[in-house]
Order: sequence, then structure tokens, then C-alpha cells
Amino acid sequence: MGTGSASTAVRTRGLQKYFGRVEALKGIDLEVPAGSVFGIIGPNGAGKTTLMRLLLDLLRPSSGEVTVLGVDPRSGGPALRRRIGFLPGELAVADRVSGRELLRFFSRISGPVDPGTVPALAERLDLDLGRPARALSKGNRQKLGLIQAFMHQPPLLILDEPTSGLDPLIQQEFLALVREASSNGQTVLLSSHVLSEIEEAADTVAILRSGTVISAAGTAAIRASAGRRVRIGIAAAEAPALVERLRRVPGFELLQVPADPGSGDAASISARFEGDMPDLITALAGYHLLDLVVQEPDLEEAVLRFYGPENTAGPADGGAGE
Ligand SMILES: Nc1ncnc2c1ncn2[C@@H]1O[C@H](COP(=O)(O)OP(=O)(O)OP(=O)(O)O)[C@@H](O)[C@H]1O
Repeated sequence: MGTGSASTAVRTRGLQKYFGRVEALKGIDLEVPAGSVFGIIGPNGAGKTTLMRLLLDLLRPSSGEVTVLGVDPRSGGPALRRRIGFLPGELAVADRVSGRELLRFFSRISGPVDPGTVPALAERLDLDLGRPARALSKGNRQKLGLIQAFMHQPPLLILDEPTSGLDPLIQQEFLALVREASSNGQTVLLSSHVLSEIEEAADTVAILRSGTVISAAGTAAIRASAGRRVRIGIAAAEAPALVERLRRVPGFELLQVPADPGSGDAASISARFEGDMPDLITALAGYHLLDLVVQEPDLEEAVLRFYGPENTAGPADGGAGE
């Protein structure tokens, strides 16, 4: 594929960015297929925001190439900008204007918005557009940012930590918006710390760490290495027997055993679990559970476990033990 191919929405080659002596991006090669939902995950300081700002020409690369919708962002100007919906990490909000007025202002930059689109998005995301934008909570500001990114139905959406500050119901609505954009043929590039969330939305995932892309192929191994978090609520009297049984389940590592199982009515067992779910479910069968929570680890924890400074072996070695 040549540079600017219609089937590639974003392409970078050897993209490097220095801030003084800090090398924030160390030669990134990225290819985001047109029409895909592409996730970038990585811990704090990995370079996600820097990468996105380079795509929008809010920053200039130290070296390397960038093509966005077939154009170099440096020469794309307002025409390219209108074809992108961008959600920054922090939305700049002018004083006293209402959300509605702010969106009207943004639409002068982003281009025409179909009538009815903004109220429909506000309704779905449960945002009151009449309130002063400045007085909005972090989550509500995030909703305003999402509306301005989606409202003109741009071919490319670039969303920096889009679910940050959103409650779970609104996160689901956001995921629905992403799916609709995707089935509409729009490309979505989004970043997050949370692997489970990005996997739910994205077809392709790239992992960014310390300014370098780690192959997306390792994602499953990374997640598996950190194990799931498990919390089990059970009647205190039953806890000791269950704990004994769980200790024998391969991959089950108790983190917290109820201190004195005889003392209260309910006990809470916390664990990390790297084994097969059917083994765990079999072990729990027959117990009267009061609660069961199985959770994926947050990506930061998973990545640090796998690619932390003391563990340079990578996924093939199966990750470091505790
Ligand atoms: N304007 C700047 N001046 C100096 N250093 C910067 C600047 N912007 C980013 N950096 C540095 O570049 C690196 C990458 O930062 P970046 O904000 O891109 O990471 P990130 O993955 O978006 O992190 P987070 O998840 O915390 O937002 C960090 O070491 C950061 O300190």
C-alpha cells in the first residue's frame, strides 16, 4: 500500500518526539485500517496523548512521518481538521457559556452538524446542555467533549481516554456510539488504561509503553499474566472449607483470607486467578455464595507485571510469579 492509501486512516513511520531530552515517542510505526476501531493502551506517560496530538498537528514530530486520512497533518489545515472528531484529555471550556453555546462554537470549526444530532447525543449521554459548561462535573464535561467529537460524523474519531469519568451506564452508551460509528464506516482511534474496556470496543489493540509500540499480538498473554481478580462473599461459617478447596484450584492465589471466619456473619475472600474458569466454577459449586465478583486487572497493572523493568522476558516466558 502506498502512502495515503484509502484503506489506511492513520499511518506513522519512525515517528519520534522529544520534549527537551525526554524521548516521548521512540520511532512509532502504526497503521490504523480505515473503518476499524483501533485501541491504544498503555500506562501513564506511555506517550498516548503525545501520539494523538501529533496526528492533529497540535505537536510537530522530531522525526518520522505521519499521514492522516491520506494527508500530512502539517499541510492538512482546517479541511483535514473538519474530517476529524477529536476528544482531548481535557476539554478547554470558556467561562459562562452553556454546553449548547459551546457546541455551536465548535460546529463553526468542525463543519455542519445535522439538526437534531446534538440534542439526540445529549439525551443518550444524559447531559443537560443548558448548564454553564464551566460548572459541569468532570464526567459531564467529558460528555460535552464526546458530543463535539461525534456530532459532525467525521470519517475519523481520535478519542483520548474517552471513558474517563463516565459512569458505567454512560460507558455502555459510549460503546454503542463507537459501534454505530464503525458500522457507519467511520474510523475510531481511542486510548485507555483499561484493557477490558478497550477490548470491548476495539477490533485491534496496540500496546504503547515508554514511547514504543509493543505488538498487539501479545494482548491476550498480557491480560492472562496479570490474572483475574476474584472476590467471593460467603457465610463466615462456610469460609474455611471453601478456602481449603480453593487452595487446590490450579492458578488460584489467595490474597486475603477472612481474618476470623467465626467472628461475623459474612466473610470476603479475595484472590488472583490465572487458571481456567471451569475449575473455579466447579470448586464453588455447592456453596451458598452471597457474592461473586470476577474482574480483569487494569491494564497498567497487567503491563507492569509483564513488561516491568525487572521482567524483560516478555509473554513467551509466561510472566513473573509473585
Ligand atoms: N509538553 C510536554 N513537555 C515535556 N514533556 C512532556 C510533554 N508532554 C508529554 N511529555 C512527556 O512525554 C511522555 C509521554 O506523555 P503522554 O502524556 O503522551 O503519555 P500518556 O500515555 O498520554 O500518559 P497518561 O495516560 O498519563 O495521559 C511523558 O514522559 C511525559 O512526561
